[in-house]
Amino acid sequence: MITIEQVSKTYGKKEALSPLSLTIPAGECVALCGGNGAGKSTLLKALTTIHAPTTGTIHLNGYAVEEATYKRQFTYMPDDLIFPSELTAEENITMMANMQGASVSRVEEVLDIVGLQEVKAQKVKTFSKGMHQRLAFAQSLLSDAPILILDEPTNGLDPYWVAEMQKVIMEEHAKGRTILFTTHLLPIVEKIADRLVFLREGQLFIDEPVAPLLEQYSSLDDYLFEQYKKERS
Ligand SMILES: Nc1ncnc2c1ncn2[C@@H]1O[C@H](COP(=O)(O)OP(=O)(O)OP(=O)(O)O)[C@@H](O)[C@H]1O
Repeated sequence: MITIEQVSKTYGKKEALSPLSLTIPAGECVALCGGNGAGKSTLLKALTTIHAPTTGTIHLNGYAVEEATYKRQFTYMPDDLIFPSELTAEENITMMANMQGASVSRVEEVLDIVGLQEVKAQKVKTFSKGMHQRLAFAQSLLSDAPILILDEPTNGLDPYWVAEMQKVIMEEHAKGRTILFTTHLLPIVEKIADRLVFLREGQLFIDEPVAPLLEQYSSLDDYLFEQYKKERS
């Protein structure tokens, strides 16, 4: 369970996130959407302790940020992960497995899941953007922490790997993990998310379960378009 209470973030004079409260029950898969600069990554950075929020509190499965157990509750795929480029894919993932206390056997499993087994001996500097992205996803699968936080996991992937990554996220969801991911692609939200949370200029604009919306609208695009229209009228 993720409990966010009145969390805000100000960078200098810029309020990237206005006070926001959100509760995500255990086992829910939530898509965090919004335009460029809406505050999605800022919220994920607060959740993952990369940036301290300016105000508010966050609990993961009841643990506060200050507690050592907080960090064991989640695994995270940032949107800007930089791997040591002179190391191979396998060396990178092994190093991260050691840091996270994951088993060595898991290294080969996650490389398999993201389709990098055959190129695991290649240095990361030879990787394409999509391969790099799959490696970042692989490291987030090393630990079986109950909460999976993914920042734009399908960014830069070709259609085959977008579909594969959706399958993996759905499998993790089926195992009962709580998932919070950001995306700009609403068809992905339609396919895999239980709930759509949409930020606009640092504020909560929409927070709705996906299935009832899809009974009412032919797509989430149509739904969002209508919300914007309503606001303007
Ligand atoms: N380290 C920082 N210092 C100053 N401003 C920042 C910093 N990080 C983000 N911002 C600003 O905060 C706002 C929210 O940024 P954030 O990265 O959270 O948006 P986002 O919704 O993830 O956008 P995108 O879809 O483009 O990734 C933006 O106006 C951005 O310029």
